[in-house]
Amino acid sequence: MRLARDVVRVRVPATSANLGPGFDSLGLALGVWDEVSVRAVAGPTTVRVVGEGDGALPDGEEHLVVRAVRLGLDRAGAPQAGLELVCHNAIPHGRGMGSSAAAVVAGLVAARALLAEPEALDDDALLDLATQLEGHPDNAAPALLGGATAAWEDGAGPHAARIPVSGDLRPTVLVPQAQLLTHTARAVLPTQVPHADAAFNAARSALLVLALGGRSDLLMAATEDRLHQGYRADAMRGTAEAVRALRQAGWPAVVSGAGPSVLVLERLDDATARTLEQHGWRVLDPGVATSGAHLVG
Ligand SMILES: Nc1ncnc2c1ncn2[C@@H]1O[C@H](COP(=O)(O)OP(=O)(O)OP(=O)(O)O)[C@@H](O)[C@H]1O
Ligand SMILES: N[C@@H](CCO)C(=O)O
Repeated sequence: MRLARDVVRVRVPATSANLGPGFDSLGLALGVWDEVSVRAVAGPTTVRVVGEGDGALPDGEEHLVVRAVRLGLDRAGAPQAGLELVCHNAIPHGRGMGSSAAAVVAGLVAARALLAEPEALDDDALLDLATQLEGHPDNAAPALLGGATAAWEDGAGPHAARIPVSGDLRPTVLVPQAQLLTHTARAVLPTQVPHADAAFNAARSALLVLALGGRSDLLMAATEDRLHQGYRADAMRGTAEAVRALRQAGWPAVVSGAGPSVLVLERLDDATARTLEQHGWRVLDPGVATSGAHLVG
């Protein structure tokens, strides 16, 4: 396998995982985009970051996008090269908006586009490699496919399917100042949960598929969760309190991914949004990204 192109440019969307009950399975692509250009060069690897992560990320082989490109090239049996990366990042890091999955998926899609035979890395292979780096497929699936997705794993690896989403769905994301890394938020989860709680979430996940497709009357019931949010509340007190207050006021609010952002599966009214901004939240109205990662230029 040889490289056929010197330079490729990829756009990849933010994602919100779990959506309440669908822990490690459900995800939604959001209209906030990172853009990464990758050039194969003879010299050493360099990385320039503009926007989120500027000055805080590795600038060489340890950078997550570089690691993902290398994983993709290795899987395809292609030669490695020096890489010159320019990353224009808009997705906030460590906030539950899928920044790490976006970096991984951008690198894998770039690797595929560099290949003389891109079919060597189909979407299943990309999801498999992304899940190796991420540990779970629920952000990578919507970052790759766009829209809402259900992801699951079996002996053959991870899989994902699109969930139909009503054109009326207008998510709001509330982003706090503080970061919380996913591995910290996963460390507080129990290894076992009560059977009744698993049954509770199974019913809500099924309802959520209906609600996303247009049954907005089901959104409140469909976004209840007993598998992760309660266990994580002490690690993100402000988030837990915002979710509680919004739900009490009738908004279908959940923790976005591993937090600490809040996802509301409706557009907040201006007065509520202003109040939240006064309390330090950045209020985003990103829309649903109906397409996933793609090449530009
Ligand atoms: N665009 C990027 N380029 C390089 N590294 C990144 C990028 N985005 C995220 N990372 C790495 O991933 C870390 C954040 O990943 P983490 O999984 O903790 O949060 P998240 O992906 O933003 O949230 P979540 O998985 O809950 O949606 C950053 O601290 C950084 O090390
Ligand atoms: N399902 C994951 C999403 C964050 O990457 C979690 O909640 O830990």
